Amino acid sequence: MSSHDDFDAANAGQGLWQACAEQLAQELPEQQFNTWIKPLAAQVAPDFSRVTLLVANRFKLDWIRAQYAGRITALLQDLYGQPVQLELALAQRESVVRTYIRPAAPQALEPADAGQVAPAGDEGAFRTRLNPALTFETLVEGTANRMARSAAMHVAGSPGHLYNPLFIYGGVGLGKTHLVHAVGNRLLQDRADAKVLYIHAEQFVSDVVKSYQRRTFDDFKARYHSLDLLLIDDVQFFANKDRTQEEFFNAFEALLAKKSHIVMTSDTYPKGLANIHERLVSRFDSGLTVAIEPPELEMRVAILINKARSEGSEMPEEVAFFVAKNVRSNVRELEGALRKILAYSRFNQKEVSIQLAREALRDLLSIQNRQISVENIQKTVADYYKIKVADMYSKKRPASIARPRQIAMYLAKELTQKSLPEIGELFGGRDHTTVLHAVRKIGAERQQLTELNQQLHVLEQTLKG
Ligand SMILES: Nc1ncnc2c1ncn2[C@@H]1O[C@H](COP(=O)(O)OP(=O)(O)OP(=O)(O)O)[C@@H](O)[C@H]1O
Repeated sequence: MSSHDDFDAANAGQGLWQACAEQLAQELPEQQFNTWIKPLAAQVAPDFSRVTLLVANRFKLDWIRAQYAGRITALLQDLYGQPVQLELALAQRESVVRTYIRPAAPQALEPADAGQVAPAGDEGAFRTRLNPALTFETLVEGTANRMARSAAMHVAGSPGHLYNPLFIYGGVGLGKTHLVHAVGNRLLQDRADAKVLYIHAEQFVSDVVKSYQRRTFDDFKARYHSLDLLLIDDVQFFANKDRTQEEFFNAFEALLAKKSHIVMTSDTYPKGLANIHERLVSRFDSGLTVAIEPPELEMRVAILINKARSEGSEMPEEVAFFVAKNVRSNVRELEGALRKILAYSRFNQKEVSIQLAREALRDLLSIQNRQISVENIQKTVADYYKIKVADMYSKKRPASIARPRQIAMYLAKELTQKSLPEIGELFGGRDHTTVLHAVRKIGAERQQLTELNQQLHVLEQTLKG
């Protein structure tokens, strides 16, 4: 098979996983899909006999194995028409920890049955559940995470004092988990005897369920209440889990009373959390709440260069810029793109260049090329309302022109990644407040006016193709 065939096979393999993920997106609640399935990267054997899913950490791996592996295997087999072996591996230590899924893996276990994270005989290594690779040294700093990072460093340097609890929130794959591990690792570096625990909120839920079933609440309390530093990830998962919330509340109060530190992460700020008791929400917000934003261009470039270096490869700056300009959503996707480029370079024994990156990422780039541009929106809206495209940039203000222009601005905000000032610029250098006004006005009217709503639907469908 030529290298080209290999890559066609690789693309087809990615297609198989993509089809499977799309099906899961239909079946699962959005939050579950986004949390567990969307971040997974897949490696598919050329003959499709085996699919390896790379998972960010040990806990997620166990959870995916318990909850979703059965369904994923069944879907892959349905899609491919022959048995497919599913394998889960840790993304960062892929060669060390692998776990094979039997084709008939059970589905949807209760959290209590999800399995212990720590394998027997490895308690020492798992007691803190910290990943030693996730440190401040490997976390690139930028405007997007500067505040969160410096607050976290402060906590690691003198826990129990300022910023307790520290509440870090932000979207998927922006480095929240990395940051909390960094706090734990730094504290342990300074004080090897500190009692530190990193735990994902789902695992905490599972611990509560277990101790409830086994009536071992005293052990549970002794374990959690004795910590010096509790790092708890994704607390939005406490939603609707009353018993867990109560236990967390108790642990929280006990830890704060003895000046232990608590660092939490979530996908939203405390008041944005749904179905979590008010008394917990107000406590979450009682220390310091900081956001992590999506990384800006220069930060994405720095992350790519650093990650490539840590993999033993050099990524020229121009290539890093090319990739960073095209992969904007989050760091996890950036890492995925980097992995593809490095694999492609190794496989073809070619230096990393823009041309090579373009080839390695062609699927991703072709999706982006299909993305809707503001120019396209202006043309489509102008055609629809029978005005001239030039009126989109003109200063003319009659309602017959101003309204389609506002509609085009609204669609530009809805359907592209452009910021308000960028959109204003593309509409004849208008101010961002003009765009904001249009976006709000059309958005609100859309709720009230059926006819407008229908027109917008037609326009959206036409644009999406
Ligand atoms: N600033 C950064 N510098 C270096 N690596 C980063 C940075 N931010 C994120 N990463 C890396 O990106 C990946 C995703 O980050 P992480 O898992 O911490 O995201 P998260 O915000 O916890 O996402 P989720 O909500 O999906 O759990 C990790 O491999 C992490 O090491």
